[in-house]
Amino acid sequence: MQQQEKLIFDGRHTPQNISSYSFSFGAVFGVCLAIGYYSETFPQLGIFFSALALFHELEYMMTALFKPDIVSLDAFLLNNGNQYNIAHAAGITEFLIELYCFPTLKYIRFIRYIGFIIMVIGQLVRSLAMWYAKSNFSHKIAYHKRQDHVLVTTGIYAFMRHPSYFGFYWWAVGTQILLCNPICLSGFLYVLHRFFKDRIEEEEPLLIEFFGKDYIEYKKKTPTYIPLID
Ligand SMILES: C[S@@+](CC[C@H](N)C(=O)[O-])C[C@H]1O[C@@H](n2cnc3c(N)ncnc32)[C@H](O)[C@@H]1O
Repeated sequence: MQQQEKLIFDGRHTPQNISSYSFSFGAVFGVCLAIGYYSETFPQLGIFFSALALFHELEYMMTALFKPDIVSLDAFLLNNGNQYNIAHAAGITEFLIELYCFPTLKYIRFIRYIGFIIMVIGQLVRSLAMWYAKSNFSHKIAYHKRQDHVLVTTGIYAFMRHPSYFGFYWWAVGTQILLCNPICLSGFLYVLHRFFKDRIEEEEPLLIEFFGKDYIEYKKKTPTYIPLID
């Protein structure tokens, strides 16, 4: 009985649960996309919400695919902390205020397209990273080497270090360009840079501890392509 309760509270997921959670997120994605498609004047908000739903959906799906034994609701990455929620709330607020005060700012088609393309590239790279890293990927930094943890240097990891951070960074920057939000774009650039710089500085010494010379050699050959992080 205790064991069963533990499993429930751990949030371990059955295939049925996985498909129903994914279906619900898929439905949110579809509805947002439809709103974006049919709202001719300002489709950005619909596209933004579908991108948000798709992003979190894929985080969960990839974890369910490669780590079915530990997948839980946390894998949706919805519990990213206050900074993340405040950042997106600020983005939506800025969009709505400027839509009311300076609607022409939101009409700049060229900027919207650039934002959309950056966002799609970010999402693609993030998902490719999770795909190639498979069970070596974890949402939280690993402080101890698991026996089955191997250094991934193939696929998207052959071209860049930390592709999942690259993807997250550019996806988030892309959302603010898509929404034509100059204030939040500056804020996102600053906060994302600090966040990923600190994260990489914490992660890399551990990777050197786990994989020694192999990681040092790998690091020499692969840039991050995140601005101001070599
Ligand atoms: C959130 S994942 C991020 C992975 C990587 N930093 C990226 O952006 O694609 C964090 C975990 O991935 C592991 N990791 C990072 N790079 C790795 C690599 N090239 N091969 C294997 N594991 C890696 C770290 O040990 C850490 O626990």
